[in-house]
Amino acid sequence: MPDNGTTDTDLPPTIFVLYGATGDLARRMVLPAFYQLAQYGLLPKEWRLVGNGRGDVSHEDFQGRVHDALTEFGPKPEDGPWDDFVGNLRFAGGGFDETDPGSLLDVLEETKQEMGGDPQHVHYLAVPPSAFEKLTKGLQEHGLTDGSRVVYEKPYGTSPDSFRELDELVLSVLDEEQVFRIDHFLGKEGTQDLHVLRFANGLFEHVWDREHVQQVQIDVPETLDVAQRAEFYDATGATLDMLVTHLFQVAAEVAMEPPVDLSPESLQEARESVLAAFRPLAKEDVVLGQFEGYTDIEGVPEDSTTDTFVAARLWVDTDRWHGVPFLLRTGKKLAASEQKVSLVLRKPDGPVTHVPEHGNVITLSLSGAGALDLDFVAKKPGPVLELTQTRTTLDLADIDGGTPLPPYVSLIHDVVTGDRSLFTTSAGLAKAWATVEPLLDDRPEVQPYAEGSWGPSAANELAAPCGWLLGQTEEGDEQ
Ligand SMILES: NC(=O)C1=CN([C@@H]2O[C@H](COP(=O)(O)OP(=O)(O)OC[C@H]3O[C@@H](n4cnc5c(N)ncnc54)[C@H](OP(=O)(O)O)[C@@H]3O)[C@@H](O)[C@H]2O)C=CC1
Ligand SMILES: O=C1O[C@H](COP(=O)(O)O)[C@@H](O)[C@H](O)[C@H]1O
Repeated sequence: MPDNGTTDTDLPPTIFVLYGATGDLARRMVLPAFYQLAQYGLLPKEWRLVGNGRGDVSHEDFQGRVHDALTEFGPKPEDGPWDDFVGNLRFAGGGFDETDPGSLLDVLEETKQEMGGDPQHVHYLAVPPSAFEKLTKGLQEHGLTDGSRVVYEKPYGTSPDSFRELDELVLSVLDEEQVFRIDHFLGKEGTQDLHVLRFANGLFEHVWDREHVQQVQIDVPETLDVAQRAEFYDATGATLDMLVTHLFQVAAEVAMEPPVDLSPESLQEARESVLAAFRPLAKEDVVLGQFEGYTDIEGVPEDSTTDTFVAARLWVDTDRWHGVPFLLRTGKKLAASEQKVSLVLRKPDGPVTHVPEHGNVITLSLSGAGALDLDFVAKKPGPVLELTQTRTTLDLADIDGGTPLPPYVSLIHDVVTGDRSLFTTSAGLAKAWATVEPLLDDRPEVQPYAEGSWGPSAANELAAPCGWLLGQTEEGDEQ
């Protein structure tokens, strides 16, 4: 990692255009990620960031807003190269679409003159999915597509049909190599370690199949509310916001066949191929929920049936995983915030008869810098032969010499360097949408659940006989 405040001189001069620069994602994640890239010296030597929005904001106002965003969401301006950083920030207001480019073209021309040469352009669409189409058409109409890279936030489409329409439009305007569809769960350190831990260690690789694994759990409960983004959330819901996006991608990371090597192309190909083996979700394999009080939130219609919880039993029809349930669960206002990927191992046949149900589990936690937990059964030290269930934890942040990067830092750096391994492809997303399509066509009834609970009790039946690892007492009862 270069020293604080230096720059990566090998990267080409780049203009980043951040559409939606005044929004929630930009303030909380994307702008702080740019500052961290500057801190780590991972930005090109010559770069500018042009924020775009529908309002008129001066360059100076935008610079002030970025300062505020960093103060609130860190790293703090004073902890990094703020004086150099701020000089690279511009704003182009008046919106942007095919009929009216606002002031963007003028600001881009001025910026290009300032920088000299022919900088590469990265267009980052940090806007709601409903705005993807008009911005894409705008890029084409105003001649901004040649040689540029375009980053689309998730969800890429809001239904199988709108995915197909968007995909057709995008691929009529851009080559697939220019398109970077972000799923930030793929950029988490923990997720990236899934394939390294597995393929570099016999301890894991040799048990990574149906013969040894009883079930896989990908469990992402959140205590988070949605009141701050009610309009967006009510139009999206847990199935689109989290299941067809983050949880499916993580499931594909777990389920994939060994790639030829760990090159970006091979990893992407392996992950996306296995999505084709996801069996379309059957109604009886899904539980939808809505927390009590959701429809009282301002901006949510009182008859809304949006799901704030989804649990699904997914089947992966490959030789490796045939018959092993992948249990996926996520929801808002639940009892805890966790991001766990667990492989529950089958009990070994042999002389030890009372191995507990969850005695042998490999778990990767995706939160923060990530952590690996191994649950196993050992002899309780002492004079008698007494078995005990125990856990050892490795925090990935503690690995010597490591510098864990937040997902947006890692993924924006990959866009600049052109590394596509952690981005989704058009073909892969088509398979993800095909898996969820029957559920969207014929939804199970949305069941109420209490705030601070683990969701509707019907979700427990999906995980039987073993049960969910999270939210269980020692005796195996739900808390
Ligand atoms: N917020 C989060 O935690 C996460 C969000 N995402 C994704 O990021 C994207 C943006 O989310 P978020 O920032 O929360 O959303 P916001 O609702 O905050 O929208 C972002 C900005 O987009 C602009 N915008 C809104 N509607 C339109 C429109 N119809 N046409 C053009 N511009 C518009 C607005 O800027 P202005 O008024 O200045 O034009 C707004 O500030 C979404 O696709 C979301 O799924 C992904 C991961 C996490
Ligand atoms: O994309 C999203 O992710 C967040 C959870 O991600 P994290 O990295 O912040 O833990 C989720 O809360 C949000 O609803 C969703 O849009």
